Amino acid sequence: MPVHPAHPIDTAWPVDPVGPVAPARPVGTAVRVARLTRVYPAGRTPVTALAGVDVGFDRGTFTAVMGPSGSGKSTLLQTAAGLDRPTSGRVVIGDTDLSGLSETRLTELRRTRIGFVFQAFNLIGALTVEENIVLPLRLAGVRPDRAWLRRVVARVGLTDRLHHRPAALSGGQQQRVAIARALATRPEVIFCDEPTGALDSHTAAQVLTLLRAVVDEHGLTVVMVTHDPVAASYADRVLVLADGRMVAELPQLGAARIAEHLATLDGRAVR
Ligand SMILES: Nc1ncnc2c1ncn2[C@@H]1O[C@H](COP(=O)(O)OP(=O)(O)OP(=O)(O)O)[C@@H](O)[C@H]1O
Repeated sequence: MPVHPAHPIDTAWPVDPVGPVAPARPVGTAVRVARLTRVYPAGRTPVTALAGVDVGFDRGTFTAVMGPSGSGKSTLLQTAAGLDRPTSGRVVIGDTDLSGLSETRLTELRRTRIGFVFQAFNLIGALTVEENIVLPLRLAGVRPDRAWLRRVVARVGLTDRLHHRPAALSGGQQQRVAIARALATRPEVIFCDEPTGALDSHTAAQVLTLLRAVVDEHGLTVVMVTHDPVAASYADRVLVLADGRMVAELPQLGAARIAEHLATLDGRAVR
């Protein structure tokens, strides 16, 4: 592994302007899944969590994935992100078909081309904020792009917190560290599983505004699983799953309209 400087996010250097760098939406598809099926062999009755999902996520877009509890949202995210292998069907990230990859190549791809943000932040308590942010780069043995990292840290508002440990930060700040970590490699797509599930509504709004800005200003692609219609209203479109199938695709709507649509879903309660 190459030797990296001790402080790849050298804030003694002038911070680059944080303004838009990708004003035009990038073209192409960041992720495509085709006939995606995942069956869990649970005892005598296998559970079909995904039953042939076809969907694409264009570059520079923000998609929310919603649906009743148990409808397959997390399974879709896990398989699309290469954390879990589908039973059948394909996942293509950029132009890489994941089904042909060995476990080692898949791990490499996850570290360099995919960002993850989870409800529980998943930061490493023994590492500083800066060390957490650059961890994916270190694991992948990739040289940090200092200018990009400085911009990311400034964008998430953590420049003066780099040497703190996560325990010294608020929940919202910890989630912003997780977002910075997800952005560190300039991934092709950022998958978020309930990123605001552990936050109060004010802090959640800040995190969602940040995710929106990541898409609008940097042309990145975000796919977010959420139960919250308010969170989903920050997205460009809302995909709705039920029983492992895609049952609706809604354009950008206000939270109330999203909640109305979900309530009409076969009378199912959406948690
Ligand atoms: N490891 C597993 N083994 C067996 N069944 C599983 C496993 N993981 C998920 N399932 C089942 O697959 C189905 C889809 O689960 P999944 O977690 O994807 O749903 P979800 O929409 O994310 O649910 P929630 O909103 O409650 O988080 C559910 O019936 C669930 O019980």
